[in-house]
Amino acid sequence: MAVAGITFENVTKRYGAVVALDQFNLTVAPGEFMTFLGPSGSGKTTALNILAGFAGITEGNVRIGDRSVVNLPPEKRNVGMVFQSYSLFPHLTVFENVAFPLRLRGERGATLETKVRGALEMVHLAEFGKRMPNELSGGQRQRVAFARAVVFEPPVLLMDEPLGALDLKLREQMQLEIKRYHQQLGCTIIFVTHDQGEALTLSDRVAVMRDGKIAQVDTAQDIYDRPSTRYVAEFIGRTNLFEIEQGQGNGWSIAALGTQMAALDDHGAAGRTLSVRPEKIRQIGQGDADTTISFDARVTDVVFQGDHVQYQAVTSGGAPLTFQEHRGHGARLQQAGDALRLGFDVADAVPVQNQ
Ligand SMILES: Nc1ncnc2c1ncn2[C@@H]1O[C@H](COP(=O)(O)OP(=O)(O)OP(=O)(O)O)[C@@H](O)[C@H]1O
Repeated sequence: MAVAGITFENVTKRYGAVVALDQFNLTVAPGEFMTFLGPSGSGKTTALNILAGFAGITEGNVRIGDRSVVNLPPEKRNVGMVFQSYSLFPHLTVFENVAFPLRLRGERGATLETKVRGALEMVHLAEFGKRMPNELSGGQRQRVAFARAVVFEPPVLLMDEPLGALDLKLREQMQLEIKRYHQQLGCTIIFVTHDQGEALTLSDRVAVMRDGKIAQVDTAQDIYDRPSTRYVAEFIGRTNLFEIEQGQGNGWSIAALGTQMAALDDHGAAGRTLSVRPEKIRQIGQGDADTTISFDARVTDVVFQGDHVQYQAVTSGGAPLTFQEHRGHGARLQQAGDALRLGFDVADAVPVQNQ
């Protein structure tokens, strides 16, 4: 199998007056696991449909490998697909469903049988070959769909919310299967999900989408730790956003915290906001000198979440904020009404553009 990369070049897709993709640009490296994450209507499915050949484009170009695919019918693109809407053939057995793409490609006999069995074993359905789709649970059907998508070892695999209908345990199991499959075969995967945890777990890179464009594309860790805009910071995980203003000299002030901070080393243009993740805010004790920014706050709500506790608080400047504490041995929970001195390291405050 020749692994192929994918390129979207200035792709615009209009449905009448609706612009589903707007000058969309993205390069996915051969063998990369790329996830599209974004709110409903941001264009994720449209981008996948265009790659699969189910939707045409209005402008631009799309390549798989070095070949433009804009005029290529779906069956000639050699991509595997697991779409929520792309269901099993109800009149074919599980075995024949999985065999289908191989038969299309002219395979038969012992080779076909071995490949189908291998794919069914991978999804733990080796014993289910003779069943009909309506004799399977939703999760089992989804696993058959996955086996069918990968049985011909496509160089590109497209998955649109493939695990959306599964319960948590099965979902996690399938995530591991998909990851293992990707490591074994090294195909290029584009994966669409609404589940941030899933995106951060599976992907090499995540493309955060907004209104038919990419707001940021980066490794999962950079998307979380270094969001470039307010939008991305708020979309991925929880965060606290503080407006910053140029203070006296080189300093900056954060009105919400009633505090000044020294120069923001590499960043710091006016009109920016700071993003501070809840787990980066902690209680400050006497002589906790390494923390540059500290402020007074009062706890308003306590949300117990097992291994950690999430607190809502309000600063003396009146700004709401969220912080999180891991529960150490015997650590006492804060109570609503407690007055605390909180703070964070400047290095954990990420300047984001105000958009
Ligand atoms: N066949 C169509 N005809 C008209 N408009 C469409 C069509 N398909 C998608 N759209 C519109 O294009 C935009 C992008 O839709 P798309 O399905 O790509 O979003 P999405 O990010 O996949 O959303 P979701 O997370 O809800 O699946 C939306 O405004 C949608 O209403």
